[in-house]
Amino acid sequence: MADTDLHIPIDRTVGNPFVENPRMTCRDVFVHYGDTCAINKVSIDVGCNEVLAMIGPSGCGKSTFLRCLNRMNDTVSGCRVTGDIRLDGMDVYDPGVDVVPLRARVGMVFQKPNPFPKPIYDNVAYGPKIHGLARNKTELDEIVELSLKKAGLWKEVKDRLSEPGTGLSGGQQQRLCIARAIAVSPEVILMDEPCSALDPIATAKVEELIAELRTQYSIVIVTHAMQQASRVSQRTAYFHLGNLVEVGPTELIFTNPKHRLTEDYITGRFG
Ligand SMILES: Nc1ncnc2c1ncn2[C@@H]1O[C@H](COP(=O)(O)OP(=O)(O)OP(=O)(O)O)[C@@H](O)[C@H]1O
Repeated sequence: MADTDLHIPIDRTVGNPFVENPRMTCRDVFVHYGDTCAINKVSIDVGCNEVLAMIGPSGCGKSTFLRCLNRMNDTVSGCRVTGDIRLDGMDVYDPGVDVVPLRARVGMVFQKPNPFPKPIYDNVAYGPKIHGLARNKTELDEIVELSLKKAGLWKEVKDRLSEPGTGLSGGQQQRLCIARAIAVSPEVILMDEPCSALDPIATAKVEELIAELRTQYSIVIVTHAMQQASRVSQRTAYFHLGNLVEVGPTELIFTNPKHRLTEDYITGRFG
């Protein structure tokens, strides 16, 4: 870490935050809660078929930034987002954009598994139904089966599809939530600490799943577990006090960070 620079300002991103052929582009994004600035002029791309990990100390703005990507912050009172965020070139914040299909294209998996208190089948079928993705019951059945297969859950639940999703184990519930996100054919899946409520075995399964899902989707994952970031992601972005301090290939961020703040965080000096 000899070339770590102590003098780089915190609000200038170290590393190249942009990629060729991005799925999403974010430019000069600010987020305020009332008068408080939670995200300070962040620019970054989300590539196709990549897992982008967002790390940083508690309160640095990771979740806030993640929620900008599918306008989940719209529902937070006092939250104001400015800047330019695009999905395949479409301005996500254009007043003409309907957030319901947007949130299907940019799906979200939360920290705590949150299946609907309904049968496993209905949990997965609900989205395709409301988005009109199946013309009949056979097509709906196919989507449900395929989504559960992609989420690595089919074998465990195929004989109990009519049982409540809430009756599954925590890890199974999280994979059910991933199946629910997949069922509406997303392009991007946002994951906000998806394993923090899971035991190590369930965590390993979800991490394996993330690696498989990358072949078809772009994934942005917020995690406090740095080993998880290094296991699952190709690029890592380090946030500090609302600033995107450093971004780069995951291996480099963890072995040769350029910014002192990144180095302090990954070596456990704070955070
Ligand atoms: N609904 C809200 N109203 C006001 N301030 C908020 C709200 N949500 C977040 N904040 C503030 O915005 C800043 C960023 O919070 P955020 O939850 O995005 O950080 P984080 O990096 O995801 O934290 P953690 O790792 O603890 O989840 C913090 O100062 C937080 O207090």
